[in-house]
Amino acid sequence: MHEPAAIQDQIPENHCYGCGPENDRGLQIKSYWTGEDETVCTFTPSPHHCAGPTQYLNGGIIATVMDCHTICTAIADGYRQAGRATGTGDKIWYATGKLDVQYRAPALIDEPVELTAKILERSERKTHLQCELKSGGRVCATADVIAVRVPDNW
Ligand SMILES: CCCCCCCCCCCC(=O)SCCNC(=O)CCNC(=O)[C@H](O)C(C)(C)COP(=O)(O)OP(=O)(O)OC[C@H]1O[C@@H](n2cnc3c(N)ncnc32)[C@H](O)[C@@H]1OP(=O)(O)O
Repeated sequence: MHEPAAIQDQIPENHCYGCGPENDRGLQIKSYWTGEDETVCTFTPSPHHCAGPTQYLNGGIIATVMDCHTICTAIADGYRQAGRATGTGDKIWYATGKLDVQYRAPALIDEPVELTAKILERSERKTHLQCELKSGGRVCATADVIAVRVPDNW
C-alpha cells in the first residue's frame, strides 16, 4: 500500500527536471514509501524519450529517473530521521554525489518502467542507496547512489 501523498508532492520548491512538481516541462516522477527503507516509482515514458531506436528508452532518461527517485527517497528519509513529516520545518536537501548506473537490458518505450529504491546505509552527511529499474518484467538497469546532504541554499 502506498502512503497517500507522493514524496515529491511533500517537498516544497522543487524545480528539478526529473522530479520537480514546479517544472512543467519536467518528467515529474512520483515516489512512494512501501516499507521503512524502501520506495517505489512508476514512470510512463513518452515517445520522445526514446533512444536511437524508437522502441527503447533513452539511457539519460533512465539515469535521471533513477537519480531523482533515490535522491527524493534520501530527502524524505532525512525528514523521517529528524522526526518530522516530509517538507515540514527547516528544509532538508540532498544532492547526488555518485550515480553509478549499470544498463543491463533495453527498456521499452511503450510500457511503464517500475523503480525500487532501497536505503542501504545512512549517516549524518550521506545516504547510500540501491535502485533497480524494470521494464516488461525484467531488470533493465541498476544503480548505486550516494546522496549527500547539502545546505538548503545549495
Ligand atoms: C527543498 C527543495 C528540495 C529539492 C529536491 C531536489 C531533488 C533533486 C533530485 C536530483 C538530484 C540531482 O540531480 S543533484 C545535481 C547533481 N549533483 C550535483 O550537482 C552535486 C555536485 N557536487 C557537490 O555539490 C558536492 O561535491 C557534494 C555535495 C556531492 C559533496 O560536497 P562536500 O561538501 O564536498 O561533501 P564531502 O564532505 O566531500 O562529502 C560528504 C560525504 O559524502 C561522501 N561522498 C561525497 N561524494 C561521494 C562520492 N562520489 N562517492 C562516495 N562518497 C561520496 C564523502 O565521502 C563524505 O562522507 P563522510 O566522510 O561523511 O563519510
